[in-house]
Amino acid sequence: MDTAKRYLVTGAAGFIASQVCQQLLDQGHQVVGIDNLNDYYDPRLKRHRLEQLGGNSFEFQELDIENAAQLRTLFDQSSFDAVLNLAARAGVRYSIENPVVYETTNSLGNLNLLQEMQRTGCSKLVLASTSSLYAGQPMPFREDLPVNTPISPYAASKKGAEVMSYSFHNIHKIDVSICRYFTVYGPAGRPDMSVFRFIRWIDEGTPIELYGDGTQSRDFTYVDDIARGTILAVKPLGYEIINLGGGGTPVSLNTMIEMLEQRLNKKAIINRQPFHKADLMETSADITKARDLLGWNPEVDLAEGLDRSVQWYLENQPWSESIPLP
Ligand SMILES: Cc1cn([C@H]2C[C@H](O)[C@@H](COP(=O)(O)OP(=O)(O)O[C@H]3O[C@H](C)C(=O)[C@H](O)[C@H]3O)O2)c(=O)[nH]c1=O
Repeated sequence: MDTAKRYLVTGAAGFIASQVCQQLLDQGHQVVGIDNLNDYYDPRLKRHRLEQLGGNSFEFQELDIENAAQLRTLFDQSSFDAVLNLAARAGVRYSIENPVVYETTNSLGNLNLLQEMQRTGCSKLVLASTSSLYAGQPMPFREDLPVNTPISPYAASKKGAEVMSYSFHNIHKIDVSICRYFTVYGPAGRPDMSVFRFIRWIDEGTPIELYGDGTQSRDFTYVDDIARGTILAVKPLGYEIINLGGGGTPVSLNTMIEMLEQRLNKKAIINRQPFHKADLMETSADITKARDLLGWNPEVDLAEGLDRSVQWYLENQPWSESIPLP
């Protein structure tokens, strides 16, 4: 084990960040986790994730990265070896209905953290970003593609956070790793995302709301792999943008639905909806840079990852079927 460090993980009750906390704790580190526990989706799911993170090395505080005064107090109380900023408004389609909270959480919240890091001399930031930025670019997506035309307020707000982080790197020498995630899924996943919802709908016999004809595809990435890559990105790198994605052949929604049907031993009913204009038709990650800089490769393929996701859903019934779908 490396020497034990003290890390700040934001959005700690979230799907990815809670797994990042778990892996840091497993490695023997101290973790301060913060989250505003907002009700975009059922806070019981957030508390369920937090309950898995016991032990003396984990401290949770209900704090909002949008609140600069709260952050100031936190940074005055503790010093951190690195900040992993995974607190986010992350729903692609909801960002059209409420773009302001995307800007205030994703861009301004990240700026608040950068300012506290600069003030207190914390020099390492890992920022969670998104493959949604690659809309319209040729596949497989490489980090050096121009991503100046984000098609959703969500993607635009993450681009804002990326470039402000660059400014702080340039002026204040903060070392920044930007991880661009590709559609992440797994146990206790986000109930606004396709995998969680499709498991639920197939199991219940409720029609799946399918945007488009299901031929759109994703480079689905399992949550444990994403968390491992995020932690590897804590190393000093200067300023680097790194894709964390499946890196294999993207899988269509139709295929993903068939795989879930097999696991649940039930047939899906499809309720077709128009393709959403903030959606990408395909995503595929070039992960050469993650391999070269981090020694990272995804380890859990979609078959195994969906097994585990379905198993979590079934093991947590009847509670898991009572979680409202936003
Ligand atoms: C929730 C839902 C989705 N879909 C379709 C829409 C997309 O074409 C596809 C995947 O949607 P999902 O929300 O699972 O994932 P992405 O749109 O790729 O976005 C996700 O991955 C990126 C990288 C992030 O950064 C976002 O935070 C994250 O939400 O399924 C449906 O057809 N029905 C549904 O109910």
